Amino acid sequence: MDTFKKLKEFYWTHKRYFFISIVFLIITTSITLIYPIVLQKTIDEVIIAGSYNLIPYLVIFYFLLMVIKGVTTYIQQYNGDMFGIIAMYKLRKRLYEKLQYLPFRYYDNAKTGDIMSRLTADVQGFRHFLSFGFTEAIRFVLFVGISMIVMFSYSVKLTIVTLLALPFLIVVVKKFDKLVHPAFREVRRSFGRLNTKVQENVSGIKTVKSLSKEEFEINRFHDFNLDFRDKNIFNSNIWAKYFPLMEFIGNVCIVLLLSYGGYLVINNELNPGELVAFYSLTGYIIMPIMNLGFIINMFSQAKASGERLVEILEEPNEIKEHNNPIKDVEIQGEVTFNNVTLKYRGDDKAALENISFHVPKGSVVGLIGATGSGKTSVTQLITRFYDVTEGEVIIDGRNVKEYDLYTLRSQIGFVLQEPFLFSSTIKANIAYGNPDASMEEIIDAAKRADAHDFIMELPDGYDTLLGERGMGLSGGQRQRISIARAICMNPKILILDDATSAVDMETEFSIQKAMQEVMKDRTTFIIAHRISSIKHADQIFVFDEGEIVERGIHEELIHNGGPYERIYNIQYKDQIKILQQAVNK
Ligand SMILES: Nc1ncnc2c1ncn2[C@@H]1O[C@H](COP(=O)(O)OP(=O)(O)OP(=O)(O)O)[C@@H](O)[C@H]1O
Repeated sequence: MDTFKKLKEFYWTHKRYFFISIVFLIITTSITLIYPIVLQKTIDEVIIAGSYNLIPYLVIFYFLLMVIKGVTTYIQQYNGDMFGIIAMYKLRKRLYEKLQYLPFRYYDNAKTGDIMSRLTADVQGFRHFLSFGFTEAIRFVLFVGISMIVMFSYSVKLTIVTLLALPFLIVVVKKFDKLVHPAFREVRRSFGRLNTKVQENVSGIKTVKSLSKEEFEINRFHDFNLDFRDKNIFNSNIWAKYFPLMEFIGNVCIVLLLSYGGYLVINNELNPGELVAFYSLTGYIIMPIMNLGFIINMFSQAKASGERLVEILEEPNEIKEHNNPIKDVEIQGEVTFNNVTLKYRGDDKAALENISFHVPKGSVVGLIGATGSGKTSVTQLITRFYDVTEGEVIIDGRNVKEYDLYTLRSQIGFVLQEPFLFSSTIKANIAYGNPDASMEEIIDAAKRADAHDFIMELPDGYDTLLGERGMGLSGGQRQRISIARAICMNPKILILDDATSAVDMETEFSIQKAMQEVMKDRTTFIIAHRISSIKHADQIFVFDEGEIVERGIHEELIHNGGPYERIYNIQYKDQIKILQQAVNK
């Protein structure tokens, strides 16, 4: 119940639909329950009594009842559906918003397939209960309750005899529910695994093909598919066994009713019409009891789904906005790190250990060092993708935590090693960070990123549609579009994280030349493995295991006898000699 309480704001704010649906449900159910009574009156008081002149009136009354029932059913279903659909819309909206603002730390461990299924199947499961579960539960109480009252009013003895088999039906329904619920859960889980498999396969299709693992993947998928099939067969078996049994018990009730009821009619203790009404009313009790499993199932599924939705909604966001953040200021780009330590998780080894540096505005910094030495981590602290564990990151004399997140991030341009392009036009991809950019600005950004020429060669130029993950473009072309995207934002701080690693030396050179101009008046952090990318930087930091082990400018560092000189030698000077020494070691 706690889950329903936590999600109350999504459905209870429009409870009007719920109440309208309930009122009309009561009317619809009452009309349904009037049918057997009308039938009884028709047989006993019209046909047997020979009052045939009443038949036309009864026909009209019946017809009107049906019309009213049609209208009330429509109103009830419409409002019940609206109750669930609006809640689903609001829930999905809030979940999506929450996902947009969840910190990087959440995505470090999150699985795409799992998030997708929460936003689709779980929201749907919850909605189903709101739309149908509630009303079905109320319908159950009304049908069973009112039918019993009417039946008892006709004949207490016949009611008791007819419902003798009912306890058996309840036992079977309970057993069925106990088996079918976990079986159904297994089907859902297996389906989730199947989905994740397909999603992972499509995402990694290049790796699969390049390693010729198609056959292996087909076999692996076969296992998941087989599992899904088996879980479904198991589920169907339960249905196949229990449903006829439930129906059999229901039919036993009918046999008891007809034999004992017939006996009562023969002895004039019951009217024929009452027996016919009894027959219908018994059905109104048996069917809802057989359906009880569905209602319980729907409830437990909604509860399980609701829990998974609450998990996302309550996920803490440790990147907190300042109480009174600095907004709408133009960042100048002076960056200072004071004794910064970063641990990604509490018990992890520090990714950055006591880092301090000062970068004047408009200058260029090169970050170099082995993989995993902490270069990217430095830049992620500037944008507050993560917060420092110790120390402080200062921009223009103010701690980054004092800035409004939007103000901060909208003035920092990022070009990542593996750029992500959305499946829309090239134009929209370049203008993604600055949707107000004019066509001239977009073209200018593309020209500076050395992308304009190849874009013009594409069939639709800037209007060319890109596939998922920008398929159809080479790595270097995608990279240039992402550089153009960063330029289009006109950021005060530009971060190039291994941005030219996917392009050949010649393209790198031409991009670098273009970047010289782009970097003017912007503080630029260049993370690179190639010395050629950073040798013109105003400062170079050499990282090793989370610490800055060397700093200076290129000309100094190549004679420093440290790691930078070693990298330089490998890349430029005694390349063959050093590599041979390394191999012989
Ligand atoms: N999101 C994360 N969660 C946990 N640990 C992380 C995370 N990101 C990075 N690390 C760890 O922090 C350390 C520094 O990583 P970082 O990405 O900053 O290195 P890098 O120098 O940029 O490496 P590369 O040159 O390979 O990009 C590594 O040990 C890495 O495993």
